[in-house]
Amino acid sequence: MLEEADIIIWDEFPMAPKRALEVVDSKLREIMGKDIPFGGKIILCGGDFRQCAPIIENGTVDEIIGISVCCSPLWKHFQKFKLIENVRALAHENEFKKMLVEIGEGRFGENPDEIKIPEEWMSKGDIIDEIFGDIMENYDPATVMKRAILATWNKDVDELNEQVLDLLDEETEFTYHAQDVYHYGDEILQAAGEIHQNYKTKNIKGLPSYRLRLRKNAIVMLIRNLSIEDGLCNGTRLVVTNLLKHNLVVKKINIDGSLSDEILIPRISLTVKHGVVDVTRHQFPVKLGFCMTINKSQGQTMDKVGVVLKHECFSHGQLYVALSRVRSTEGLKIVLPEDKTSTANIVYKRLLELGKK
Ligand SMILES: Nc1ncnc2c1ncn2[C@@H]1O[C@H](COP(=O)(O)OP(=O)(O)OP(=O)(O)O)[C@@H](O)[C@H]1O
Repeated sequence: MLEEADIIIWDEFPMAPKRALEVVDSKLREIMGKDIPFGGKIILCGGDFRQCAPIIENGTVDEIIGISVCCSPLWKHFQKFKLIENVRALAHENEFKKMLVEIGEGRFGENPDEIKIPEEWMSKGDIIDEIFGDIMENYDPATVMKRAILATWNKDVDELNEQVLDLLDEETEFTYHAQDVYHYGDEILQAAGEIHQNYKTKNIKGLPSYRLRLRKNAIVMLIRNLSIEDGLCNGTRLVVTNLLKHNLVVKKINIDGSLSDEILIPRISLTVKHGVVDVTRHQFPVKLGFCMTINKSQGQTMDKVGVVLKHECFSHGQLYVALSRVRSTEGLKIVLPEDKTSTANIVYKRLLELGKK
């Protein structure tokens, strides 16, 4: 397929580590049998260096900038084109558009590292009601899908998701417990984690919850690619239409807002390293998707967004991404810690400079 392709399109490019770009380069050289950049293929990359950068857990600013695609020796081969107009935000939102660019470039207001949030954007106290409250009576999945609550920490996202789930019909609730197996190398430590009781209650990074509580009409997000051809990819949001013992029945939302045919999601086994052991968990590869991290929301356009900044933005571009998901400031509500009226904005200016070169 790659050999026949005329062009390869890569979106959200600045989020990728340069290693990924270099692997693509060497693979294409090999496939095409030509020792020239990307084996001579055209690579069209899209993205905004003001948005989230690649992630290195506990990485320093230098380390994060160092793994950016713009620090790869391949970067010099790209011709840069600039998109200068924000077409997502509505025409009357000129002030908002200007503010977003200034926040993204770390030059908004007197103190660009600490953004004063306008009074009218602040949540009145119940963010879940403000974002989802009015649509719970006449529940329309397509409308719900165009809304989300964003937060910086996974823990906050999980708690908010559970609270939104509580608004759905309790009668339809079902809790799916995973089956876990713990290995040390090839040796199975024990079945179902009798000793590792604490693993069950904790969320393990990269795995679905041990205890997955769902209700009919819940919005879930896939956490693994299931079928790229069918558009069932990591990050796809789906609505749960039925909860069977061994399968979840879900539907996708089509572009016109209609629902797709029913799709059956099976449990699958996923393995990750957790401390010194490997955990293999058999569970549905989904998590609740009413709320998501800011990083996960990159690329989406929403009608209404709640941004919960009880834990402030801690990485480049997060505030810019969160605020720029909506078309209009009317659809934006922000939660700050009590007594605070401003929030942190982190911008790696050196990354922005390197991205321009
Ligand atoms: N040419 C256009 N005319 C009018 N509206 C457009 C046009 N292009 C995109 N849009 C609208 O803007 C929204 C954002 O588009 P898109 O997701 O392609 O932007 P993006 O540059 O990838 O943004 P981001 O990277 O911030 O997510 C879309 O939902 C679409 O409604």
